Amino acid sequence: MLLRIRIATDSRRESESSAVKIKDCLEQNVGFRLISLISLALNLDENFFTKIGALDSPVGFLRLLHYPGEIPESKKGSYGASAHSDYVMITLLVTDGVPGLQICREKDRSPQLWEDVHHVEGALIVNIGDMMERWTNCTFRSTVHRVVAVGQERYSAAFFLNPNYDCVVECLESCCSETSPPRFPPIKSGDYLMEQIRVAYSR
Ligand SMILES: O=C(O)CCC(=O)C(=O)O
Ligand SMILES: [Fe+2]
Repeated sequence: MLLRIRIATDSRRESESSAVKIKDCLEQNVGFRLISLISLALNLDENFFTKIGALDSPVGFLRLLHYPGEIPESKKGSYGASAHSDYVMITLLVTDGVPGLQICREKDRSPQLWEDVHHVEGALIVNIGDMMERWTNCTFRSTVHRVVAVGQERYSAAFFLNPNYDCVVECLESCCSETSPPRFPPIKSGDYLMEQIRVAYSR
């Protein structure tokens, strides 16, 4: 199981440093190791997702982000990234330590409560994605997050890990019962991603 990435960086050191940190993580198979831990937490074999073939040809996307520090008066109060959850299995996120990232623990609650994600030097931020939420029938909820503008330039790098496009994401047996039936129909990972991207770009 090998994931190859080549990082095309721009000339900005901060951006490069976040990207290099993510690359180090990937070289140490951090994403797959986290998925093994999630499997164990679900009382599954630690290689469950490998054994079902979900990671035969995993699909990764790397997003390098730059949030400008200066915000025009007309855009004050606007977000660097509006509230969303990632479509994926899991996301690995490295930031340059500038604040702005917030999470909402209880996404179904109204009004939503937002908490700052404090920077921990050397630590990686891991988001559970929507596909993992579907697989686990909401045992693992996907993390709703946003980035608010804090008037400081900010760099981050996000690596999105997905199963093979032809992998069927369906409720795990251990995550449903008569009283808790599957909440989502089975769907191929590639179809799910394409649909989410289509919806996002048609807004
Ligand atoms: O920049 C960040 O800290 C978060 C980025 C993010 O949520 C995303 O790219 O999906
Ligand atoms: Fe995100």
